[in-house]
Amino acid sequence: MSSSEGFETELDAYRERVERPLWRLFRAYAPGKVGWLTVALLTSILAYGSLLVTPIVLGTTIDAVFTGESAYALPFVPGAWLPAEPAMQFWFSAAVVGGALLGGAVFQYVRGVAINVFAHGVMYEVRVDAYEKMQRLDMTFFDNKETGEVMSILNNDTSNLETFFDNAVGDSVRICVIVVGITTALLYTNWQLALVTLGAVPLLVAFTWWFMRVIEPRYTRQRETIGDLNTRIENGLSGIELVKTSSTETYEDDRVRRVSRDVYDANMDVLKLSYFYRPGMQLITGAALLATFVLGGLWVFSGPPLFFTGELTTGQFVVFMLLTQRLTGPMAQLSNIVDWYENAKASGKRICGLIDVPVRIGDAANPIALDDVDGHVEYDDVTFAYDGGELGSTSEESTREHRDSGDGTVLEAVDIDVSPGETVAIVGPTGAGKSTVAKLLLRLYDVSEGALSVDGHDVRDVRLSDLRSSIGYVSQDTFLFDGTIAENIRYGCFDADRDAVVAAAEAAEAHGFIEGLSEGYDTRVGERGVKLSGGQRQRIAIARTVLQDPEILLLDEATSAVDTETEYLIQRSLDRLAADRTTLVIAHRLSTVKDADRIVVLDDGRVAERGTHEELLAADGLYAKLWGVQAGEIEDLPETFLERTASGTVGSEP
Ligand SMILES: Nc1ncnc2c1ncn2[C@@H]1O[C@H](COP(=O)(O)OP(=O)(O)OP(=O)(O)O)[C@@H](O)[C@H]1O
Repeated sequence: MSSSEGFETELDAYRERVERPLWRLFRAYAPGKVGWLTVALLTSILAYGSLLVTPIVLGTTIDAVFTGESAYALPFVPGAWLPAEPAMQFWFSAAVVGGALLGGAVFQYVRGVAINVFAHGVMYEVRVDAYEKMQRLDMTFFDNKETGEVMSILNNDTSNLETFFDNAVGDSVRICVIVVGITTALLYTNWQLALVTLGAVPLLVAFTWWFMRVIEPRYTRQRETIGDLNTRIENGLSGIELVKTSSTETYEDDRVRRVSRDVYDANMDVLKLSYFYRPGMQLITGAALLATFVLGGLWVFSGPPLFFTGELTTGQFVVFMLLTQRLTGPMAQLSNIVDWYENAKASGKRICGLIDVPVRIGDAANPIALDDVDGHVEYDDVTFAYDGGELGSTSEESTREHRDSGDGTVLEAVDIDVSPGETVAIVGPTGAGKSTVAKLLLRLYDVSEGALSVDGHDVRDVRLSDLRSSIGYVSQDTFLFDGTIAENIRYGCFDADRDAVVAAAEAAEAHGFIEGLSEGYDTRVGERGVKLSGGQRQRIAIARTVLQDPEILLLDEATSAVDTETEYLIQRSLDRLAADRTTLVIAHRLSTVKDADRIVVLDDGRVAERGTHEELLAADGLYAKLWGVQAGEIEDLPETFLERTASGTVGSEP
């Protein structure tokens, strides 16, 4: 999909629709871990509450023990428990402070464990779910090359979420406890001076609110540029061979430099504002501290200043200064919380956006199980366009539009009926739609119009896993995972034992070369199987299919990557494999399919001819011409035909 409703990709479109992402993720993933969160919150309250004990006890002790300005009294401690002797009062205070410090440390430890179990647990589930979701998205999503973007969501964005739940939740509790505790203590100690100190709080909140509003779009942009960078790097790595053979390193350097520059600019945009915010917060809190110091100092020194009334003792003044300092530190950290929050919100949007992309190809409500497959495959008047599932329009609507405009339709009214056990070849010029025919049978895409059935069941009604496991697919692009040869043959049939793997390799004419490798079946094939030749990879893929033992065989240019001798070997193994199964063979080289039961010739998305090799030669149509060119009997195809192939779309009549 090139564009949908003005958004660059489908992922962008769904991301923009996400509302309150963090709340949504919290509701989806936190309930199972609410116990840990509760422990974390309670121990946070206790841990940070214990920090207030020292200044309050210190102020009381100064007034009662050192200056004698007031009686010895501690909040929440019954008077009967308190000693009467100043020396004992001093030691009692020391014990309370020591107990508070020790208790604080224990609560901090429990808090750390609980909040981390919660945050990492949420991150783990979000990541796994997002990955599971991503795997089930249909091929249209991946055709748009969103891999780097998805990588960035699964790695960076889930980490941001973890940081938020870990640090921000803990720090928010700390700030709440400290602000509420200190506010109460200050108002209790001297409400008039408390109003001066606390005057900073609404200013800090207002400043922070403004900051949140202006920084949010910058964070979104920052995350987007990181996704773009990942995509670019991922593309460069996958295409490294092409880059080297085309000597385009400098060109690729420039492309990465450009997106890196975007990341740099987006980071700077965020940082410039953050750097402005932090000193701003410190200035406001500093002003409150200074005002408290000047007014409180004057008050102790020469009685109540300005319109203040009453008494302020030295101990109370010390309590004020200590508490005000403890208030200003955490308040200045509101910025971190805002940072984490904004970051997590942008990441949450991206995660939810991925989760919201609809899985268009999946099981119907009550899917039909394919237990005993006969292998009757029927394409009934099948029409297909790749962008038939555009966002915001039903596939039927958009296909009709495409058909009307003659634009994008790759197959039109294709009828192919393959009886159980029959081998049908699909041939035709490049871009005619042969591979598309194969992909529709596997339901990598759904037909736009018409129907495709296996054993009389529409493939859309059949359980997807049953459908796909009944089809053995060997494609022109053989993919191997980084692992051993045995693991790659066993992929999908994980319970197969070594004998079965060897038997499959023998049937695929691969055993000989595997035995010749240094570690035989335990040889690692490298990423994507780069350590093997094209023909070897192809034979591993065939061995995998032999092991799968499917009822239907789908061979898409299975011998494309090999020389004549290997082709002969592969052909021999494929013939054995195809002998008693329904087989659809897609081939360029007509010599490989001339013995097929029937040959269907596709031209420009339509069935041009069908019949046996001999019948088609006798008809002297497109097949006969293609055969003539490949057999070296005629020089070239007719010009009209070449023009049509070059245009690559249905609808341009010859
Ligand atoms: N994922 C895709 N998204 C959009 N268009 C596609 C996609 N894959 C193929 N097409 C288009 O569909 C048409 C048919 O492609 P297809 O691969 O089925 O042809 P083919 O006959 O198998 O060609 P070849 O013999 O070259 O492999 C082409 O015009 C191609 O550009």
